Amino acid sequence: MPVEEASPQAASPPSGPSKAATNGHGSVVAPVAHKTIMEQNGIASHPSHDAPPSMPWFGMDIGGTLTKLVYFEPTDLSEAEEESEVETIKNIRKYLKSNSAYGETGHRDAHLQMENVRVGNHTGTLHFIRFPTSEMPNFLELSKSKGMATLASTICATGGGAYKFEEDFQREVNLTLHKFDELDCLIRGIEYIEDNNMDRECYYFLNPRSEDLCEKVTFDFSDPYPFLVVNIGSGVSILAVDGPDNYRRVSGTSLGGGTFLGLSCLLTGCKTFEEAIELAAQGNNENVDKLVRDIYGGDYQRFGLGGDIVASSFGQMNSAEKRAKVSREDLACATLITITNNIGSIARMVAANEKIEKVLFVGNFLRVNPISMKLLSHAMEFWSGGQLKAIFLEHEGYFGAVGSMLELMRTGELPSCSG
Ligand SMILES: Nc1ncnc2c1ncn2[C@@H]1O[C@H](COP(=O)(O)OP(=O)(O)OP(=O)(O)O)[C@@H](O)[C@H]1O
Ligand SMILES: CC(C)(CO)[C@@H](O)C(=O)NCCC(=O)O
Repeated sequence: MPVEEASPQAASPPSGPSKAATNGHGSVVAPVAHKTIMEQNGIASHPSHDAPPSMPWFGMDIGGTLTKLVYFEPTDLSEAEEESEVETIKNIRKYLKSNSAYGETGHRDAHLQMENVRVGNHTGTLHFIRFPTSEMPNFLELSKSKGMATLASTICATGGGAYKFEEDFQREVNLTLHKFDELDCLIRGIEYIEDNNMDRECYYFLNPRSEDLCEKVTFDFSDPYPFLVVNIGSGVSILAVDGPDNYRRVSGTSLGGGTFLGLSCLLTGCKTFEEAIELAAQGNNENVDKLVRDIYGGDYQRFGLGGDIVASSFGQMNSAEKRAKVSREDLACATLITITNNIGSIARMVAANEKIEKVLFVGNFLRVNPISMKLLSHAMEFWSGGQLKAIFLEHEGYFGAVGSMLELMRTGELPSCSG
């Protein structure tokens, strides 16, 4: 987000004491018995009955690649309430609503906007905004220049960046972040959005391998537990959710969306995620990968490995001749398939281990990325003999930001946590 463009920010020091937070990042294989951040701080995990904090209400998820910002616009303010609002808040609202792009790198995902939702004691609209985390210095400078620090409000933040940028927020905009654990927020956000966007949020793919027959179908998630969440951000976290406020981080992998983007930039010279996905859509991984049929001349029948299954990702690239012929599109395609298949394979093993059949895939890696969604759908179903279902959510990468905004409501006067 460039400096000249305004962006929303809430500001005011916290009124509650800061308490220590654990980070909730388990090791790849060891299950982590997880308590919610509220429980860790000895705070009951039920909504506070105190008056909600003053507006504006934001939730921010500062990830390794993207920062996600959720803004709640109340639509039920009385005349008196509207009149009493300070000018800065009115300006923020107007600015956010009248733009869908904020400079060159900030975007509002208008198609995801949710109307008539209930947050705290208000009804209103949720707006979804994202920008690259690398733009954080500009974002902070902007907030400073707009005088956001003068607002008597609070900002809840999650994601690694809530810790990493904490001092910058304090120094640049005199703003104390109220930090919440990213996986707590993720789960809370999923549950809230699913409840509030019923019949529209969850879906799966029928016939994911067929161009003609493939269909996006609504998934009924009214009886959710237990389910697995595979959060594909820069890296990947896998959580087993057994019930409300009851989950464990059971696995993870560093081969995630950041890997796809990083390798694609290296191999193809592309500059953006969108470009990498476009290239991948035009490429053919068979020019890069070694398939079972490249090794067997056909199927490996004894163990049910069809000839068109990838035997070795990038397995053809040891040949100088093949390298000379390969296109950027092929390389992007093979990178996407390699990363996706690896995540699918880990998810499948975890699901089998945990005896869970519903697998929710979320995270911005899935943005504008039907190739991966369909591949995951097929892989989960095929390799589990129809036992596992890959489920996707419309709000993909925004759940952490929503969850952090909801923590604001739960905590009332914000007893928060610090790292
Ligand atoms: N416009 C974009 N710019 C950069 N990456 C994008 C974009 N759109 C989708 N992506 C993909 O989404 C990934 C980031 O996803 P997400 O925002 O869920 O994670 P994060 O919060 O940044 O990471 P982490 O949770 O690991 O800290 C990127 O690595 C990339 O694969
Ligand atoms: C470190 C986080 C949790 C940050 O969101 C994420 O990028 C992740 O889960 N990475 C994978 C780490 C692992 O190997 O388990």
